[in-house]
Amino acid sequence: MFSMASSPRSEGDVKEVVSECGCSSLRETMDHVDVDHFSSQEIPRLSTSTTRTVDDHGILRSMPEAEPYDGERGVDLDANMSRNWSFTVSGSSRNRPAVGTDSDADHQPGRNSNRTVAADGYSKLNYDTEPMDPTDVLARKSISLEGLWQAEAEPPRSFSYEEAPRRSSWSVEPSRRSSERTHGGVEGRRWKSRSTGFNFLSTRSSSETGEKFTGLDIAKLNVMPPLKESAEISLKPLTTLPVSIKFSNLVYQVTTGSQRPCPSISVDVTSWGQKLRRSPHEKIILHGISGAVCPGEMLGILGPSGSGKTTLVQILAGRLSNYEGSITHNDVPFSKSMNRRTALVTQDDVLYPHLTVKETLICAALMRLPRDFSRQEKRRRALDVLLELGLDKCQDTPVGGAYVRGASGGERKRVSIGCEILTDPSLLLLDEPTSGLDSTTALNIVRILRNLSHAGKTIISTIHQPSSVIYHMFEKILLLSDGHPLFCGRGNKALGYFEYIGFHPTFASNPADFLVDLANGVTHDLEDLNRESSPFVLSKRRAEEIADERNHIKKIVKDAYLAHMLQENKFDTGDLRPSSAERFQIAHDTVERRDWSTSWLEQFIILARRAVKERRHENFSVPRILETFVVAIIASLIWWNSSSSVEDQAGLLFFSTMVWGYFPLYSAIYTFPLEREMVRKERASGMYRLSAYFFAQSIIDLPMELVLPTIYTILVYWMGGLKPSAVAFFITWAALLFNVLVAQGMGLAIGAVCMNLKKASHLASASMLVILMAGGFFSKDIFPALGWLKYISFSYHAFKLELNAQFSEEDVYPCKAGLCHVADVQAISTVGLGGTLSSALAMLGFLVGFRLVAYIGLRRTKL
Ligand SMILES: Nc1ncnc2c1ncn2[C@@H]1O[C@H](COP(=O)(O)OP(=O)(O)OP(=O)(O)O)[C@@H](O)[C@H]1O
Repeated sequence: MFSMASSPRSEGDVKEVVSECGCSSLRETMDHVDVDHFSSQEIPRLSTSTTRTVDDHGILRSMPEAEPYDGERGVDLDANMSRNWSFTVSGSSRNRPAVGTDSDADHQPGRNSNRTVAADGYSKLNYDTEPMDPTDVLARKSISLEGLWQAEAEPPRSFSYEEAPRRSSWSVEPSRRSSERTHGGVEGRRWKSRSTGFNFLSTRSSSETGEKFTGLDIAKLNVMPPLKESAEISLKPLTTLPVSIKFSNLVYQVTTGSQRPCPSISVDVTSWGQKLRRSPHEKIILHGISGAVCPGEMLGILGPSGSGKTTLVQILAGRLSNYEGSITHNDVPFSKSMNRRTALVTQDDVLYPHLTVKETLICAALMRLPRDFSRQEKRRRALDVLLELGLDKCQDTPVGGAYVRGASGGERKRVSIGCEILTDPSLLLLDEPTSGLDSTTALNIVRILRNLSHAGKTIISTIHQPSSVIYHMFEKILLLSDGHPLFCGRGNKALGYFEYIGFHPTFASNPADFLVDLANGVTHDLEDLNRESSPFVLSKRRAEEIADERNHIKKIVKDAYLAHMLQENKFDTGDLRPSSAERFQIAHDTVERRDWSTSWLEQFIILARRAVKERRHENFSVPRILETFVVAIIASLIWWNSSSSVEDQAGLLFFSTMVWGYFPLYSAIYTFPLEREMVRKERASGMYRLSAYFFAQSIIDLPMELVLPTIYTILVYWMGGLKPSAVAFFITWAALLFNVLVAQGMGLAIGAVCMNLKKASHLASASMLVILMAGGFFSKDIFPALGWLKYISFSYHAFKLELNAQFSEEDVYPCKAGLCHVADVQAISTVGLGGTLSSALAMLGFLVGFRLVAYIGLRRTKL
């Protein structure tokens, strides 16, 4: 049935796996500045001439690594030093760089110093760090350090380090003139690449040749042009607050509604020490999920379809609230203020399809970056992220979507990630970021995520069918099956754990495939697989047997996890030890940070501009303009020179009211339902106020909505032979525009209340028919009980305003009886002449009322 491991691992190994699901090394991570961790991701690039390279490990570098000095390409650093270069250093305000030298000889584990070896074989030196007093950092909001900086065989240089809330800078005093040195027979020389960074030809030790030279690798410094000569604006770097997330015993249940509640039947479900009383109409989706992720780590959530991955991510992102269990960030209970530091990339790319990649990122940057960033700095940050994600080649391509051709799936996914990382969130959650992508594109996306995690972010991602390469890029894996956890720990120890509890693949296979199959109750046992892949149709009995076997396997794995993991109670007593600064900062956020990144007016302007860009194709589309011209010309020909017939003139006026009721109504009902998901996502991340969005949406369509009826009026009025008077023309035109605005308001209201296109269009058709029937043109004797209907028909009031512009109560026209009063014509008598002011006021009431309903409808919708 399933294979039992021949040599089970020791229990000690399993406990080790358990503890690794916590963050035992968090303290170390936080106090220890690793040069690699502060790679290009953490700080915006400072120059447009930024060069990006990807190393053999797929790590994005801001500059070529340890490239030898080349007289033609490089710039002599010493010569430039004297010109007062200024540097921006990536790093956390909590740390300060070491003073002194570091070398192979100096490197001792006890010195709180690390050494990593880069792909090119050069050593990277990680400086010792000493944590600053956290409360001091937060209280003063700036740090200034001074000290000496010395490389081997170099004279000491004085340095000063300043940390403003959003800006870090180093300045290094000019050193001695010599820029070359010989050490161990090999020349080392400081150099600056043509890209933004500069590097120091660094240490290489060779036991064969006895060569050894050491130096400082300061690749993490990004060089700005000399300030006086630079016309460029420096970006304010954002700093990531390291956030460790810990969740324990998360239980989530929904009421399906398919079955009626039946209080007499109840099932006791004991899960993870919690007793839940469940009636049949309730469905438990997550059964006590626990885990922890530290800054700099990536947790991959694996599991079959329907195992609860999306639900878990939504809960961790704060999008679902009615769960049981606890979630803490840096040991501080989950609070809404963490939203500011949390970003969620949803499975579907919720983006505006007609905006280009660049426009999308710039709009997001303008609205999401803090107030102390200037507009230009925000744009630069967007462009920087664009470069960072390798989107520069498609920056002018429309994002695209289901019905609009545009960027590829991988590019679109990177745009979604870009919109979220603009603000440098501490916690980034992604729901299946690689689904539907080819393996290379998927790998690139995960590489980007890994770079982000190396920059200090905490990353949690559900992942569907990862390749083995992708699987190994995740530090931690959480395996789910039917909402139950089956494993949580280091990815490279998962197979060992399952071997320990009796399951191991009998042939070489992708560990992710093995885990997901196991979560489905399928073992990678060749004998079992061959038996199940019989070409014959399985009998019902055999199918039931197989289902039972699978459930049995799932139960064994579930119980094993429960026994081995939770009995240790590691999640509650895990070694999460965030510094007091991080705890303080999160707690501090909860009381103070509820403001918006931009003012209401800025939000309105940005949203209006974005809406104009998004709808430019639609609003200025040829069919729409053609439609207006065709209707106007046909109406003009049908009512050609209708001045001889009062009935015809009234007919033309009512027809115009009808046409310019339908057109704006139907174009407005789409406005809110079509953007619902975008708005929901953007509002969830606190981008803007709903009122700013509402006003922007209501107003941007106006120019086109008003231009087209104006063209129509000009054509029809004169060709149709209406009253040849400028005053009458302008009043008729104004009444028609009034009618358009009211109809548009009604469309917005219907769309906002229904938030469903089908329902909205049915409601709009029915309402418009009633409004037209009550408009007074078609029937003289309305059923008395329905007489009031005309007063709530905006067509009635608009028609009345137009009639009053054309005729007065004294007007007569030639008829069989000689001269007849215009007011007695049937089409006019129903509505009547006079009462202009009351109709104008009624229209004003409709104008405001419908928009108010639309706004309330929008507010009531869960956006
Ligand atoms: N509101 C709901 N009402 C009823 N069932 C729900 C609800 N939300 C989720 N579910 C069920 O919960 C289970 C988990 O759903 P979830 O979307 O989290 O799974 P998933 O692992 O992300 O699946 P996939 O990989 O296919 O996206 C599914 O069986 C789903 O049908």
